[in-house]
Amino acid sequence: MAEAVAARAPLRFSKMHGAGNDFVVLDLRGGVAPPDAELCRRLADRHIGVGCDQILTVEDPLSAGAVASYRIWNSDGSPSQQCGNGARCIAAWLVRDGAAAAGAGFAVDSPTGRHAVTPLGEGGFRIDMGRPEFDPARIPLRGYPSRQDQYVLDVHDTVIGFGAVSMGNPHAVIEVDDVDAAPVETIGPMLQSSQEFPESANVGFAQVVASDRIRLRVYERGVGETLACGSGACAAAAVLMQRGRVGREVAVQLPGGELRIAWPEAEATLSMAGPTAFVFEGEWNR
Ligand SMILES: N[C@@H](CCC[C@H](N)C(=O)O)C(=O)O
Repeated sequence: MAEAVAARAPLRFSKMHGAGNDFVVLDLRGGVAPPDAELCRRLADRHIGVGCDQILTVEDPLSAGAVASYRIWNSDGSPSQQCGNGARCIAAWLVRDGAAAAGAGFAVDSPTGRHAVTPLGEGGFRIDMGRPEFDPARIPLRGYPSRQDQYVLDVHDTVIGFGAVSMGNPHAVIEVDDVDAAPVETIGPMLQSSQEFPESANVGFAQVVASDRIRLRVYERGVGETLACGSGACAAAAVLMQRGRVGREVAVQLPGGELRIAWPEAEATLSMAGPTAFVFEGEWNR
């Protein structure tokens, strides 16, 4: 009986967004069990739940000196290893909570590793997103023994050219002339379901506007098109920087806002800076 009552206790959450990519944030520090896939789907449902692209869980640190760790679940209940906009929102949540100081740098752990965080003021944060991984086996992308700037796949008689990189999670990046006219809703799911991406992929459509500016739309794994994808912005910038199509610092304009990506050189780590916002606090009657 006590268990049934506890199972129905309202779930407290913070609703946040980063450049329009929206999140339900749950505090699971102290060893609280994470939501299962079904609970994630119900929470993320925009009609009968709270509504979000991803559920983020704040958990105890995984490495010495980190303030906390976080995990990520997509709205379809699948787990991910990275979320750039989510990392900034977790940082903002930890500062508001008092676990991290607003005026100093700190570190958080993700499933991918440890990330240095720099508060920028007014809700902005810079996150060290690590080194982009281009080795196909580690993306993972099947059928290619070595890395290429451009891969070409024939998926159901549609020929698709794309770059590929892991930011902890898998990304394909397709360069387009006009991002507004990009076939996001057709090519996105097509590439995601191709057997070459055994863990699926986030599919970005990137338009180079200038050597320091990209426009980007992303069809995310486990969600569909979102207003912004932070790791997708990092992936697009990394692929286009590697090709020499843009310089080493770029603004990435997404439908929901702008992120700034810097990757000084191939051996360095890549950083992403952008906004965060608290939307509301709630209790969900599950
Ligand atoms: N929106 C995120 C990425 C979330 C995870 C992604 N859908 C995946 O499955 O890898 C971001 O800001 O990076």
